[in-house]
Amino acid sequence: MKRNDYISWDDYFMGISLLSGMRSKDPSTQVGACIVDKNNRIVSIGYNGFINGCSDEDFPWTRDGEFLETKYPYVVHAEQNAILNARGKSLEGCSIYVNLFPCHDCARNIIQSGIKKVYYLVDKYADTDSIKASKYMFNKANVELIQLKPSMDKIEIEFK
Ligand SMILES: Nc1ccn([C@H]2C[C@H](O)[C@@H](COP(=O)(O)O)O2)c(=O)n1
Ligand SMILES: [Zn+2]
Repeated sequence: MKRNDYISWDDYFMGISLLSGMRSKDPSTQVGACIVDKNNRIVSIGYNGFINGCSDEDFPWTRDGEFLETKYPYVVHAEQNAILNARGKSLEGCSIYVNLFPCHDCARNIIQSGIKKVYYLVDKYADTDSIKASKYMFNKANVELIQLKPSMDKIEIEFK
């Protein structure tokens, strides 16, 4: 008889996003993204981090202060890394699972890539203009937004 306590596709893909986000070195917000096609095949994964081929030590993780001395001009967002890690594969009709609601810049890239559904967990910057612009664009572009309510609080993984 088959097991009944297997995880759903949604929890699986969001779990993979969260696991991917655990690779992030950002001390305040770790974001992971997982892009999935219509056949539930994972097309690409990403997390927020600094640009490839450079030492992380050359960039700051600071949030406050002079813009150029903060992380903001340098960090590549999880969604953008996931899109770029697909290396030009078609993302038409795909879904993206991301633990944090996409900012306006990621929203533009998500829409342009052909992704049609965004599954997210938290929307902690909902009051910002970036997120308002993001929702406006998603709405105009008919991209479906789905706040996932996972069927469990945590998934435990044991290495043994
Ligand atoms: N949709 C998003 C939004 C933000 N990020 C990244 C960019 C930063 O590394 C971090 C946000 O930092 P905070 O301002 O909360 O200290 O999350 C992303 O990857 N995707
Ligand atoms: Zn973003």
